[in-house]
Amino acid sequence: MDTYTVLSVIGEGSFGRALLVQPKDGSGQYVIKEIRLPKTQSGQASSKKEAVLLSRMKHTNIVAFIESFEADGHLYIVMEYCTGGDLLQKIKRQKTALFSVDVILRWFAQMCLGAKHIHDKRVLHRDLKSKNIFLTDNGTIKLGDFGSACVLKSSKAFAYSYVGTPYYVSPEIWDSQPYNNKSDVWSLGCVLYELCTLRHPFQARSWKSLILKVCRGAYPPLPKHLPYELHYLLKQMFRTNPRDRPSLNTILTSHRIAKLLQKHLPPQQLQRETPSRWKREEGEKVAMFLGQKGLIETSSSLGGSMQEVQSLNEQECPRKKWAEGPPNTVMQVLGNADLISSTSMTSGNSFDSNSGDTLPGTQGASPRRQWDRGTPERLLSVLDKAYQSMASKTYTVHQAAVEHPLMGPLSQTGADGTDGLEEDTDRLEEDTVDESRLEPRSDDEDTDFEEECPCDWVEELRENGLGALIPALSLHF
Ligand SMILES: Nc1ncnc2c1ncn2[C@@H]1O[C@H](COP(=O)(O)OP(=O)(O)OP(=O)(O)O)[C@@H](O)[C@H]1O
Repeated sequence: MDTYTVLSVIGEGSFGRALLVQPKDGSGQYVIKEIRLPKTQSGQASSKKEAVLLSRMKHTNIVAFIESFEADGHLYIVMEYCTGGDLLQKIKRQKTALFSVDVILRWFAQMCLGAKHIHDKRVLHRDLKSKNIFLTDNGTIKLGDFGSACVLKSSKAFAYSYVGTPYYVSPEIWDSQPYNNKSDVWSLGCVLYELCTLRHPFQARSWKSLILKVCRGAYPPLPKHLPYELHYLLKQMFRTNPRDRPSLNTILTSHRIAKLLQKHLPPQQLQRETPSRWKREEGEKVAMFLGQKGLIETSSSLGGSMQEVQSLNEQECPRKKWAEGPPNTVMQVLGNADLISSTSMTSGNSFDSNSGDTLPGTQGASPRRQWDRGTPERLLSVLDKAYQSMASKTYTVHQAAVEHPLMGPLSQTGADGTDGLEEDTDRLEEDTVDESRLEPRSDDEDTDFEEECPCDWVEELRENGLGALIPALSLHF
């Protein structure tokens, strides 16, 4: 830190602080993320992951990594300073004045390029949201905050251990299905919707209602003046089955929106990028930092083709198949509104998932029911406990949490009917532009990838207790 002068503290996250700095021997300004290093080795590796992954990303639309170092029990990540601030600030500053179509397309095209670069590197960002997308002075979009990102062993790996920002979390995550590249696509869809409407696509006053809306993919329609291609794209990005969502590559190259997006890209960014693969040195570097030798064994040291790697992984861990239609677990379980409202959500009483009993204090509890599968009930129970913690800590949820735990920075105020799924779907029906034209087409050439590592993140949160849950949630809100 001796080589930098701290100019100001620009923000504080759950990890530590973000500082605006200037090198003592030079000019320019940078942001330093100061992260308290946990005591355990695994905790340290996990903190360092952000620096390692950011350092691997070299793209115009990703915040540039400068260097990282450790001092006094902290990890310091020095990165490019995005003078234009984040997109959430921009959106909020608009108040009610919508962005022009040109601006929306220009920013969104760059987001897709940045995110595609991440996916090409076999990395999932896992926390794409307007607060983590920055702008430079000259209007260039930069994706940042790799604190939740994860690196994949192969193109067919699964990611289970994810807790994202509720507004941006895809149906499969609520359904405890693996995180995959299409989950990032969903989150980018949420950002695109925010650019188009200055609102979150899915907002609600209760977890139950939010999750239901997400799992049904039910969002209020876009303003009619927006081009048909944007309506169509969003509809596809919000397909509840991730396989039906287009990949970023498809969006940029062969989707109906592709031409419009390309028109809005700077000429030098129009060149088609060749997908990058793991290089052995890169794999070794990441593995060294993370202490995970296996990472390079399946990725580069085999020296085999991607097909070989894939088939290897399929033998070790058969690839999960998505069911047709919307995520069934959450739909089944949340369909039972009484149970949820009388246990975890509305009454403030909690439900003991081990015994299946409603805990003392329950008023007018409905008869005990069995869950088909445990996870959503456990999730709701965990989230229920998280309410109070969020009220004092979490950025988006916190401030309004006392009255409306799920009011975010872009939530409408007053009686907005955010809890009424029916209202939204009605609006959707009456207002949507030519529904039949928005039906998905087949994207045979499209790609999916997920991460293996079958750990149960709800269980992880539960086992770690509320102490671990609070930072985990705070980190991402
Ligand atoms: N490279 C950057 N350029 C400009 N501003 C940045 C940059 N990185 C972060 N910021 C700003 O610094 C503040 C802290 O950001 P950071 O992502 O580190 O934490 P956070 O998102 O607020 O918290 P958390 O990571 O816990 O969700 C935010 O206001 C963010 O907009």
